Amino acid sequence: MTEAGRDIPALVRSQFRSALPAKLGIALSGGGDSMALMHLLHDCFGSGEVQLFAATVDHGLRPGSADEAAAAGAAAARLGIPHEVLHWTDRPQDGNLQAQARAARYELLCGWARQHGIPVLALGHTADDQAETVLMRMARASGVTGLSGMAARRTHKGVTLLRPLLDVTRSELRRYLEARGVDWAEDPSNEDTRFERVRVRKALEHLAPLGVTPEVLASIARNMSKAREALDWYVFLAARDLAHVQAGAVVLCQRKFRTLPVEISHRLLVRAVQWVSGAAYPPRRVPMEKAVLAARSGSSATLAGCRLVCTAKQVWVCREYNAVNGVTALPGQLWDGRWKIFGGDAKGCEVRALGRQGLAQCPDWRAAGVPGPVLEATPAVWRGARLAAAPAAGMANGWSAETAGSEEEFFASLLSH
Ligand SMILES: Nc1ncnc2c1ncn2[C@@H]1O[C@H](COP(=O)(O)OP(=O)(O)OP(=O)(O)O)[C@@H](O)[C@H]1O
Repeated sequence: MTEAGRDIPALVRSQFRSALPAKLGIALSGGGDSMALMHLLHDCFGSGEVQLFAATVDHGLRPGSADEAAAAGAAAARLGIPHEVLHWTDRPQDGNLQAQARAARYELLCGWARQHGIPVLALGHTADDQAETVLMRMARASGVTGLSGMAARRTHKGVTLLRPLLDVTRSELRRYLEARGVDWAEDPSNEDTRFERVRVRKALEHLAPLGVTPEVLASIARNMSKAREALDWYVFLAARDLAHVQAGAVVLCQRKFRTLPVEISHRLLVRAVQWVSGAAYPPRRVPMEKAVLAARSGSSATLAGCRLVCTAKQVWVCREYNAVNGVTALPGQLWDGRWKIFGGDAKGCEVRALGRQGLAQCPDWRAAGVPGPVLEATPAVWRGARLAAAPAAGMANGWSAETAGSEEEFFASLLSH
């Protein structure tokens, strides 16, 4: 990229909306990007307008990682920024270590931010990272959402993750650090071609002469991000028109659903499935496409821990009984991550899915107007093997069942991804 001489601190400052957070966290790996991020934020807010805090995750995967984390801490101390090292202690024995380390890093950093009342956490992803992400997603034939790259701002478990450097290139940041005489550590894995991202970075050098530059790829991400915002808006309008939430399920009017543009119906169904299952990531594209076809044609399907139950006029997106069979909680606790069942005599009781056998013991279940398979995956109160209550299926016996998220929250979630 060629934006030599830009005022980088001003560019970073412009990423913050007028309401500045009182406290701002910095995810400081010790590498050049996040080191530059820390200095830039110090330039912008060091006068005390915003209190800065930094944290480094020591994954303990490399000899010397503790020293690197300590060096990052020393760099923060030189700017007067409080710093903490977070340790990854529950390392698994197998699986994709990189992916697990990444997930653990976000958990640790967000946990640290919440613990210190820090609402916003800044990450050092650059325009080059964005370009690499777009290229990797092109290789996976991603749609509009994937090609819109990393979001400049998103919420993760109550913390806003902010990427103020997404429009700034790595070389601009290196120049900025060099001009200030600041040192940084090079991560040796940046040269390790076993990693897809490193191979993509090298491939980009060959694509640049063809005009497929990081700048172009980052601008594709920006364009796609606008398209995605527009699509989300129409999904929201469609949902308002044809969906409601009942018995913990998202209920769609089948006649209206099948006349939606395929992309809108696809997106709406993805969000409904995520809402019902609580999954952080959307289901895979191919099973999802099959499910959309099923819902549009009025046939039933299962996917990603959910079931699509089609009635004469509606498509119910509900939990799949097999996904919650075996999930238990005490009354008053969260069941399946979203249901709360309370109100009755809790002594000796346990919350489990109603199931087919439980449903057979609820004489009035049809009065609720909810299909049987939907009710089977709702919570019920059991005293041993005996059914004590099934509020969603018309057998309340003094108990109530509520989902943590309301219908309004479902609609709001359609705009907040
Ligand atoms: N060990 C760490 N401790 C604290 N922050 C880190 C650490 N590693 C990475 N980060 C933060 O994440 C940013 C991006 O780094 P990197 O690309 O290595 O992480 P990533 O999370 O794997 O990225 P992606 O989200 O693209 O997979 C860094 O600039 C830094 O802000």
